[in-house]
Amino acid sequence: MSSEPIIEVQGLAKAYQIYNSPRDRLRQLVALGGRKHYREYLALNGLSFAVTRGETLGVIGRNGAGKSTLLQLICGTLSPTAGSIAVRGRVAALLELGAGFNPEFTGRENIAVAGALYGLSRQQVEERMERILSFAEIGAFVDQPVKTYSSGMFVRLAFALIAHVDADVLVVDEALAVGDVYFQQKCMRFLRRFQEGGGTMLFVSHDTAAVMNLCRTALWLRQPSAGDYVLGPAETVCKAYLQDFYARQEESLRSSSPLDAAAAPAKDDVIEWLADPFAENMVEVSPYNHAAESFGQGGGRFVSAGFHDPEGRLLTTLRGGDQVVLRLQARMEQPIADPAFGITIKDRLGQFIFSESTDSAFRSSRPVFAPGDVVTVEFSFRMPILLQGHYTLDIAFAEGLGHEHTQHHWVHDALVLTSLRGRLVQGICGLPDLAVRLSRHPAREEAL
Ligand SMILES: Nc1ncnc2c1ncn2[C@@H]1O[C@H](COP(=O)(O)OP(=O)(O)OP(=O)(O)O)[C@@H](O)[C@H]1O
Repeated sequence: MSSEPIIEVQGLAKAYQIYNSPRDRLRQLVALGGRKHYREYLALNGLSFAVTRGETLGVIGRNGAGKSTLLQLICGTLSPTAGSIAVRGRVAALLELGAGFNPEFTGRENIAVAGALYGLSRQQVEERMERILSFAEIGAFVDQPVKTYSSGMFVRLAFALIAHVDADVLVVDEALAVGDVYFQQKCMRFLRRFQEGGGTMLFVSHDTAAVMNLCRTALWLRQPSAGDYVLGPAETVCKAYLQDFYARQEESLRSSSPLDAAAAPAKDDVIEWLADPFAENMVEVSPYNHAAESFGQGGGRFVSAGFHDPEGRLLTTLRGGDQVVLRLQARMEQPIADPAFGITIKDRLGQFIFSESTDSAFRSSRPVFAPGDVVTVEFSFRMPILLQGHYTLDIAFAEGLGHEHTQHHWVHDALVLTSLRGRLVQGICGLPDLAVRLSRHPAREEAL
C-alpha cells in the first residue's frame, strides 16, 4: 500500500438554494439585478481530507448530514460551490445502480455503452462481456431491452459492470441493501476482494458496526454546515458518534418524560428473569440452494444441506438457543483421503459469525472415501442468538490436513437464515440460556 493520496479534498463547500415556494423559483429564473429569491443552505462547509491508495474511509453522520452530497461531489455528479476535489484514478459508484442505463437498449448494449463511459476500450468491453453477463446471472434476458427486467436483474447487471471496470476508487452507499440476500453476499465478496487487491473505497453507512468492520479510518460529518468534522481511526470516530447519538437520545427522553428516580418503588429484593417466550429468537431456514455459487476441484460435491432437530426432523424454522443438527451430504467423484468438511455462518456484511470444521475430529480416525460414496456429516450444536436480519451458511468440502488442503466444493450461501425477531439489539450474536438475577440489600431501617 502506498501513501500517495488518491482522493484529496480541500476546503470543500456545497450550498443548496432553498426556495420558500415554487413561485420564488420562477421569480429567480427571471430575476434581474442579482436579486435573490432563495436562501442558501450550506450542506458542507470547509471540508478537507485525503484518502491514500488502498485505504477504505467510512463516512458517517445523521440523516441529512451531507453524506450523499459528499459522494456525489466525489463522483462528479454534483459540482462544489467552493474548494477542490482531486481523484487520481477511475471512480465507480455503487450508488444508484443502473441509473445511466437506457431502458430501450438490451443488457448487452447497455454494458457496451456504459463500459465505454467507464473508460474501457471496445476490445476490453468485448473481452469482458461474457464474464459480465454471467456474473449478472440474467440468462437469456441479456438480449432483451432492460425495461423488461425485474428490479433484481437490473441491479445485478449494473453491479456486474461495476465489478469489471477496474475501478481505482469505489464509492459505496447503503445501496448494498438492494437485491436479494444472495446478491448482497456477492456484493460483499466483491468489496472484500477489491480491498484485498489494494482498491480504495469510500463507504457510507448509518451502521457503525459495518464501518468498524470494513474501514480503518472514518470521517464523521458532525455539523458540516459549521465546518465541524471528526476524522480518525474508525473505532475512535464510531465510538464518539455513538456517544453523541445516545447523549441526544437521552436529552430528548428527559425533555419528553421526566422520571422521578427517587419515587420509583423497589418492590422485590430479588428479581429473577429467564429469557421469556416473547423474547425468543425465531429464525427461518431456506431450503438448500442447489444453484448457489460455488467453486472447487469437484472431487466430491454437496447434494444437500439442512438443519434438523435432535430427532432428525428437517427444520424450516428454529429458535436461537435450540439444540440443532446441521446435516451435510456429499457424493464422492474420486478417491478422497483426509476429507474435511467446514461450515461458516456469515452476517449481511459477509462477516464470519462462526466457523467450524471436522479437521480436529477426523485427525485421528483419518477416513477414506471411494468414488460413488454418499457421505453424511452432522454438526450438532446449540444455535446462537442472532440479531434480526439475513444470515447465510457457506459449506465446504476439502481434502488434506490443516492449511495443506485442496478445496473440492465450497458453496457460498447454501442456506439462508432469516432471523425474524429476538431480544438482541446489538453485538454479533447473543448468549443462549441467558438468565439474569438481581439482589437488593435494603438499607437498615432507623430505630423508631
Ligand atoms: N437538491 C437539494 N436542494 C436543497 N437542499 C438539499 C438538496 N439535496 C440535499 N439537500 C439538503 O442538504 C443536506 C444534506 O443532504 P444529504 O442528502 O447529502 O444528506 P445525507 O447525510 O446523505 O442524508 P441521509 O442520511 O438522510 O441520506 C440536507 O439537509 C438536505 O435536505
